Order: sequence, then structure tokens, then C-alpha cells
Amino acid sequence: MKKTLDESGLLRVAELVLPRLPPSDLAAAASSCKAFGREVASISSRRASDASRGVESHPIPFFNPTLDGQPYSFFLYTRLPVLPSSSMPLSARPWGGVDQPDKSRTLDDASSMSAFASPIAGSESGCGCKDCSFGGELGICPCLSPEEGAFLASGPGMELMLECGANCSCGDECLNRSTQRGVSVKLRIVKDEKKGWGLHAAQFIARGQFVCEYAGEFLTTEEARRRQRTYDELASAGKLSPALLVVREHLPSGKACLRVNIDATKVGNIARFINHSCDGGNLLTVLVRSNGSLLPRLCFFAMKDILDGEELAFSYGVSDHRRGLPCYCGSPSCVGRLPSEET
Ligand SMILES: C[S@@+](CC[C@H](N)C(=O)[O-])C[C@H]1O[C@@H](n2cnc3c(N)ncnc32)[C@H](O)[C@@H]1O
Repeated sequence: MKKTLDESGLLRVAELVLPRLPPSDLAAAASSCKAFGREVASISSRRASDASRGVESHPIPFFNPTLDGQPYSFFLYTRLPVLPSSSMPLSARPWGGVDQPDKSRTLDDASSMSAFASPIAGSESGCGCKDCSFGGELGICPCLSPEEGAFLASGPGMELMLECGANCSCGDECLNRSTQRGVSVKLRIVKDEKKGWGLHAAQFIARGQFVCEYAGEFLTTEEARRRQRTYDELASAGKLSPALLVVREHLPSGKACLRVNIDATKVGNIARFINHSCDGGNLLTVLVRSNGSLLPRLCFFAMKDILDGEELAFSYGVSDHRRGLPCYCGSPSCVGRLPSEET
């Protein structure tokens, strides 16, 4: 017997399917019937209200959508770095549906972080603290270095910090895990006519405070070079805002020893919206190593006091005034071009 869907059945199917669609497919669905149009409008408004899909401690909304009619930017959210093999197709993750936010809209942190969080076999380092919440015998967490908050210099433009990790017996509340609890400051994503989306403070952020991690796909250099070539072509045609970041951890001698490639273009967190400033901006980039994990993570700390409403920025690298896309950072030291990564 042939069955047909009544309107409520059709809407139920739409509620399940539409949150999985990218903006272009949503727009097509919206124009097909009025009921879908209303559902698509609700999904868009929920997506615009929180880029983090409810997984960070505060919602991180998009502002100024009227500039080009796009109320939000579409990407897959991950709180932590992931390996490319664990990235699911964007369409497989619902975003903006009616149900309560949950982690099914993001990558599974636990499985995606194995290379970053697993104890290294045979390594004996790691603290033996059982409870850091009361701050050890002297009232100071024994895991923190005597120069609390000080970063260990690691070469030009890059700082290094050591945190407790998988080899330690302390828990999430440990004071020496400040970058491992996600974004704790209030932020918003604001559209600029020339630079596109940018990340702004939505509260005062004190100098030295942890702001966010740069989460995305952790790539081999070969894969990073392959993607960079494609991104460069799309970016120069104005079709993409790439967010592939390359950082180098230096030996004290100044020679590069480790190249870290993090691509937040399709899978990332809100750090993918941080724009470049030729004067270095207001964020300090720090490579954080957790005790017992193989790979470092890239984290941002406030380089100075940051006021509510101020745009967050850092230097993507060294600019060359002869190449790269136009830079609109507006700083007095602006070179006029964005740094372009030499692959
Ligand atoms: C990591 S993304 C930053 C977020 C991006 N604005 C967006 O809309 O998604 C890097 C891209 O942002 C743009 N961008 C960043 N800083 C800029 C600047 N100072 N001037 C012009 N464009 C900038 C460039 O398109 C660059 O490739």
C-alpha cells in the first residue's frame, strides 16, 4: 500500500535533515516551500547565535550579518585538535536543530585527541598530585613552576609552556591545565567589510589570561603543502578565507626543529576567525606541551589588557610587501600585504 507523508510528517523529516545541510543547500530547501522556509530561518538564527554549538562555556554569536547577507560561517566545530582521519564530512553533523545542543554536533573530543592526550608508553614523567583544588601543602599548586605564568622562551616569536597531562595523576581542576578547559572568556564574531569575520572580546580580558586554543586538523607538512596550494588559488579568486596556520618550534640556537601545521578551514574552533595584524596584535601565541603527550597545541594568551569590544589579532608571520593578499589590519606598521606561507 502506498503511503504519503502528511505535512507534520514532512516537517519532522525536515527537522532531522535540514540541520545537516550547508547554507547553499538550506537556501535551496527554503525556496521550495513556505514551511521549509520557516524552518530554515530558525536554523540560521540558531546557528548565528552560537558558533560553538553549545560546547564552550558561553555562546559565541555572529554579528553584522547584513554586510553580505550571510548570518554565519559554516564549518565543523572541534574544541580540540583532531587528526584528519577523524574528521567526518561536514554534512554528517547537524547544527541549528531544535533539540538541545550536544557533542554530536562537534567531533568526539576523546577519540580525536588520542595523539595529543595519550600517555607516552615508557615515559615516567608526570606529577603525583591527587587533589590540586586546595593548592598543595604550601597553598600553591606544586605542578606550577616557581615563575607561575612565565613562558619558557623557545625562539623568535614563539613561546613554550608545559602543562600537566595524561602522565600526571592530577585532574581537570589542576591549576597547571589552564588551556585544557576550553574557551572561558566571552567572545563574539563580527563581520568586517574588508577582512571578513573577525573574533572580538565581549568582556575585559586581563594581560596573561588564556583566551583560546587554535584547534583544527593537525596535518603532515606534505598534506599542508597540498592544501595550501588549493587554498591559495581559491583565496586569490575571493572564494575562500583559509585558516591553515604553520608554526615552527625553534631550538635555542634559532634553527627550526618542529613544524606544526593546523588547518581550521573546514574543521576548527572560534580561533579560525582571528585576523592578522602587522603590529603583532594583542595575542601571544604559545606552544603548549602537556606532560606525556606527543604533540604540542597552539594556544593564545592576552599579550596586554584587552577591552570589551576590541578585535583580537596576532601576526600570521612576516609580510612581504610584494606578495600576498591585501592587508587591512589598519595598524601604523601595516605592510599592505598579508603574510603568505612559504611551503
Ligand atoms: C584565519 S582566517 C580569519 C577569518 C576570516 N576573516 C573569515 O572571514 O573567516 C584568515 C583569512 O582572513 C582574512 N584576513 C585576515 N586578516 C586580514 C587582514 N589583516 N586584512 C585582510 N584580510 C584579512 C584573509 O582572507 C585571510 O586569508
